[in-house]
Amino acid sequence: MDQRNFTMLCDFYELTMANGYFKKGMQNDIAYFDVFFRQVPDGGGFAIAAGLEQVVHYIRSLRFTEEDISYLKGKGIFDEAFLSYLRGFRFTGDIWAVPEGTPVFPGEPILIVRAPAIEAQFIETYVLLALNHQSLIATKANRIVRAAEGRAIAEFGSRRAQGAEGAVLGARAAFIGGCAGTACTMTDRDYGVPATGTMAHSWVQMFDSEYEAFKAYCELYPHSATLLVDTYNVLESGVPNAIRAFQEVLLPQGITDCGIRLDSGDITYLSKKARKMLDEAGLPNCKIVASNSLDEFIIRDLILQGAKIDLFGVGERLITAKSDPVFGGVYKLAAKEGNDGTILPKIKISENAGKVTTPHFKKVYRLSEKETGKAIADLICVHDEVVDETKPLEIFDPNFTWKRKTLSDFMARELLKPIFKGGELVYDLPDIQSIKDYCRAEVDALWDEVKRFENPHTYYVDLSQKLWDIKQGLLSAEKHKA
Ligand SMILES: Nc1ncnc2c1ncn2[C@@H]1O[C@H](COP(=O)(O)OP(=O)(O)OP(=O)(O)O)[C@@H](O)[C@H]1O
Ligand SMILES: O=P(O)(O)OC[C@H]1O[C@H](OP(=O)(O)OP(=O)(O)O)[C@H](O)[C@@H]1O
Ligand SMILES: O=C(O)c1cccnc1
Repeated sequence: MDQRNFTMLCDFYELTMANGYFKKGMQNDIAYFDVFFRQVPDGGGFAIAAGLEQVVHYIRSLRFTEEDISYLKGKGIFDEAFLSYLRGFRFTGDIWAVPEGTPVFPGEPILIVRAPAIEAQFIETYVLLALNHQSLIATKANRIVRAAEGRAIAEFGSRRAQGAEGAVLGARAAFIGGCAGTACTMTDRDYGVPATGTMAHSWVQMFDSEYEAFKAYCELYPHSATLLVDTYNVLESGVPNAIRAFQEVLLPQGITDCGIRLDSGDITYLSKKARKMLDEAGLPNCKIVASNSLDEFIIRDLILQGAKIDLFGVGERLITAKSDPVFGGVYKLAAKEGNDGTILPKIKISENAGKVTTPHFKKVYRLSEKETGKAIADLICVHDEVVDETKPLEIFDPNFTWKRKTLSDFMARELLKPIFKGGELVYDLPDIQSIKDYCRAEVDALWDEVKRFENPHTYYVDLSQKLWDIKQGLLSAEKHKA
């Protein structure tokens, strides 16, 4: 388990507010915060939630060291009693979250915190950064994987990632989103994502000839030799030398599984020619790998062109989510508890209708068709509401309330799982392969219309009547106050 302490990775305002709540005697007031996002990157129809495991590690290792406290003291603005309080600071609250790998939609809570005000507010930055980063990469990876229509994607991006965490955890997220493996060795060692790879041009250049480089590699790694064939000339020398090395070293040992990698030029043209040469040389099992600034659009295009590629290596555009590199998850107060324990819903009004929050302590149901298992809509309810699958359920569009639909023969599943209860971890973190398998099954349960890249169908995220009424009530109360 990752034991690193990221307590000081907070925004300074979390400390000034904490000090303020402490001085005002509000530190034990119970607050509810929601994490949700407003837009799917790349105009996609859904996102993939990831990063919860890192949130769990963060929460469990939250503590201020003496060095942290003397640093804060040096700022000259924090109360002595507050600094002493920080010495014993731990997370004592509750957290619910959607499991990693869940397809999620704008506007719905993907993580909920209920905790004393200082604790609940303090964790904002790290919780958001962990979920935003990995959800961004898992979502991008899932697009690339879907574009490849069953062909494997290897994540190759560490060298162009934004920092070490960007590389290591980005590769973890890419696996959740559907990549088959990663070039990042640390992600294999620490998170169990299988490390895989081919070779660099420098290996070929280090030998007196391309053939010698290939032969040496086949001798060293007869069961996993993928030779990079574009250092000099793909069709004139790279592929012929690879064929010779395979025939001389591998075939006599009865090994037919091998590969070549194309890393430049017209991938369609070169892969078709190379495929023909390999087949004619008795190497039908030789896989062709392609790399070079690939993304979901180029991969889709290559497949449409009939490129003969078995596996794509994808680096910079995946690990940086280059086409739309922000996952805008936010952390908003949704309620607080009165002294008698009653939950007081809170709303944030904005000129921008999209920025008005949905108040209260909530739960989210995913509603699916009984017959097909396909997801129909998500329903956000007040925490004490229970959806009864045995009775017809009317759902409606929260913006255009006359658009209504009655569901029968549906299944309702709660998306948010308890993660922490009274500061204790109550969730068994799944292994990475289970998360990936779950993600795949959940994406399969979405209609193709939601999954297309261009103008995807907007999946319904509805409010229960009770929650809608509470939201409208608060909206009009705020209007009257103003
Ligand atoms: N048939 C194809 N259809 C669409 N895009 C392709 C095709 N073949 C290659 N590409 C993409 O075109 C882009 C440019 O590739 P190309 O190898 O011509 O240039 P390059 O990246 O400058 O080459 P090098 O890596 O040798 O410097 C890459 O993103 C590559 O993946
Ligand atoms: O293009 P990406 O999707 O990031 O895939 C990874 C790239 O990393 C390597 O390139 P290298 O660092 O050797 O530089 P190169 O671009 O000159 O090949 C590899 O040969 C790929 O081209
Ligand atoms: O293994 C490879 O082929 C590889 C790894 C990282 C980046 N580019 C290629």
